[in-house]
Amino acid sequence: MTATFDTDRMAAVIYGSEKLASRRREISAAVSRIPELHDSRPLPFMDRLEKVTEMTRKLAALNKHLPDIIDPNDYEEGLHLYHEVMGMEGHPLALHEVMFIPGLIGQGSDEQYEKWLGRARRREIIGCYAQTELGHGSNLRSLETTASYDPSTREFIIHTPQITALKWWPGALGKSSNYAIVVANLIIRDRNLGPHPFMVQLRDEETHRPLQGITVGDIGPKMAFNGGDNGFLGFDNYRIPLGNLLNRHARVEEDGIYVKPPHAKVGHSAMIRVRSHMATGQAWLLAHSLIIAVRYSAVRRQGFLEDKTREVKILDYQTQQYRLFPSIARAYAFIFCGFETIRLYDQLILDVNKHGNTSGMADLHALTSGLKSVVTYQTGEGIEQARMACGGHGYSMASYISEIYGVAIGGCTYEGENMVMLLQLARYLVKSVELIKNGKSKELGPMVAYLAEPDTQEKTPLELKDYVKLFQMMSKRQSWKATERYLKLVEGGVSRDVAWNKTAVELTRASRLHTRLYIMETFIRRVSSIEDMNLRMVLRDLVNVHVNYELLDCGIYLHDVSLLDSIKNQLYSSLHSLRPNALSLLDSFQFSDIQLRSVLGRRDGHVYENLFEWAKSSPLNVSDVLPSVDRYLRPMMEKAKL
Ligand SMILES: CCCCCCCCCCCCCCCCCCCCCCCC(=O)SCCNC(=O)CCNC(=O)[C@H](O)C(C)(C)COP(=O)(O)OP(=O)(O)OC[C@H]1O[C@@H](n2cnc3c(N)ncnc32)[C@H](O)[C@@H]1OP(=O)(O)O
Ligand SMILES: Cc1cc2nc3c(=O)[nH]c(=O)nc-3n(C[C@H](O)[C@H](O)[C@H](O)COP(=O)(O)OP(=O)(O)OC[C@H]3O[C@@H](n4cnc5c(N)ncnc54)[C@H](O)[C@@H]3O)c2cc1C
Repeated sequence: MTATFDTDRMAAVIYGSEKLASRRREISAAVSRIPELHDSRPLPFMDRLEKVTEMTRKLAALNKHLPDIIDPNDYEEGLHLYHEVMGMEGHPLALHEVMFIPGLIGQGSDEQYEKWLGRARRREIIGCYAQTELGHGSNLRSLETTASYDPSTREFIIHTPQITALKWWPGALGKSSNYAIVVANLIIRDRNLGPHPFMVQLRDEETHRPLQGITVGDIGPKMAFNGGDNGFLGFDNYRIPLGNLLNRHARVEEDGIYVKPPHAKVGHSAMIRVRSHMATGQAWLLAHSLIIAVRYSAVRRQGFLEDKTREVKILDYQTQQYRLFPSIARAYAFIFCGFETIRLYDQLILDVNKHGNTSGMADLHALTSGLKSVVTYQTGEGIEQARMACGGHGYSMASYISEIYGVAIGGCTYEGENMVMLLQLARYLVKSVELIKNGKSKELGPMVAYLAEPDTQEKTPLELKDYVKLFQMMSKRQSWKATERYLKLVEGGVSRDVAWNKTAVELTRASRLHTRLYIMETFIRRVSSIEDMNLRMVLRDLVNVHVNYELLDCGIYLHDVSLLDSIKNQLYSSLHSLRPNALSLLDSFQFSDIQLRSVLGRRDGHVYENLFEWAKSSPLNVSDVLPSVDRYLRPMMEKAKL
């Protein structure tokens, strides 16, 4: 089946501009011509140490070739180049670029930029972001690492009071980084002023050995990211100069006077940044798994439909389409939301750093908390469906889908455990409902204004705005229901914290609905703004899949469930309409074979030949008889014969 649109043009929509889309193609082509930048053999055949070594080798090679391939100041180009060469299994610079440099930019003063930013950008030093501890990750107020100010030497003493206070999990901490932004409780004259970010040198710049007072190492293998070295870190009364408190927002004077920041949570900017970027990052992972599954489904033939002389492509089964197409729609929807949250973050950081204006923080915190949770969860669901859609071959590492899954679902945990973050958004929703109850609807932000709308009759949706209305109604009802349940408990004398906990499941439901509504609205808005009518029509088909699927999936929140039958029919017909364009919608992401690392999902479609070649290259096939057979299996069989 041929697609009705041009994938290069769609790539420009996905990546935000024709220039970037075409630069991505050029960068992929450049990488394909430099063997030093390719995996030296398939990553699934490597053990952990080989993977870490391979990633480090490629990173050094990349550093060498980078200025010939991209503009070193262009982050988007850099990101693509990294993804192409380094893949997704982790590497020594992963956190350096993602949190260390942005953390320094967000929290450091101009003098601190002078001291460290240039060095970090030139990679004279490598850094990470060390916040989570063995005993606490979610509840930052219970972090135990201390940074006590000693005015006599104008130093902070960083200390790990007990085992639970060891930093645990930071990416690239274990073996690669020689610096870290360490989040520790600032203590001045025995007063705990809460977590603050400090620049800390961990290793000698010449020998790379840990400095005295520092204990650092790797935390061992993980579900994924095994090319990376997530680490542990402890401090034994380790001294750093006063100037190492990142002090753009909060300051300590030499005599120990504390100058507090303009907003208590302004120190969380590195986290907000990653959360703002997660929707696009996860969309990209989802699209990876989907292109593998859809390409394979367009090659694999199994069973018969009308034509009894030739087996059918499995992509023609309605169940296969139902399994895959709603996730294609979500991948696009996440990309478009992601653009919006990145833009909002960039604006916020400008407002905070240039004008000291923190008024946008609460809104962005609520929005990104919900979005990272919903997007990572649905991405995990979508990738797992993609795996199953490939039958047995999906279970093989040759598909690479299990690796993509492991990487993606890390996002359900890092940057705030999903339930915890849904509950952060719920605080915002409850406050909004309380405003309405107190007659202050005018104070509501635009994203929650619908919470004040009156209920109307549920009608079969015909136009997109009808879907949005229905979704708003469901979301509003759930936010009100959860708030009223919570308030009733409080009014009945239950403490606020306990009442909150007794309402928590309902609250997370409200947050999910609110976020799904936001995703739907952003998707519709973006597609409606596309000028190329041809592309807009295709994306309109995708939106149809999305709105019908989302509504059905949330059908339990409707009062009149009889609507669901007509929505089901519209969904089935929209799946059918999407079939001719499904593969090209994914080809439009323009992932190269190098980047995909999937034998099953290669562009050439020679699935069976490629699988056979891959299996033959397994280290187990180097000899016909393994030493373990000689040693254990043959003696066991021989013994049984006696
Ligand atoms: C040369 C060219 C090169 C180009 C570069 C190329 C780039 C190459 C890049 C390479 C790419 C490599 C890709 C690799 C991909 C790897 C990805 C992996 C990344 C993994 C990163 C993971 C890092 C981490 O996980 S870091 C640790 C994260 N930790 C958390 O998220 C902890 C979660 N907990 C919290 O955030 C908080 O504790 C929270 C929010 C739960 C509660 O906060 P807190 O306890 O402080 O607040 P409360 O006192 O409960 O609440 C008071 C009040 O404040 C509100 N609030 C809380 N936080 C915020 C906030 N941030 N902003 C605004 N308001 C906030 C809260 O809601 C309360 O409000 P109320 O009004 O009172 O309700
Ligand atoms: C791949 C990966 C990379 C990471 N990289 C970094 C890094 O670079 N730097 C860094 O500092 N950290 C990093 N982390 C750590 C990560 O940020 C934390 O693991 C994460 O914030 C979750 O915290 P936790 O482990 O304390 O989970 P916990 O909070 O212990 O969660 C366990 C369970 O308790 C529940 N729970 C906890 N609190 C509440 C509550 N208040 N209400 C309801 N339920 C609750 C959670 O929902 C969850 O079900 C990384 C983690 C991973 C997996």
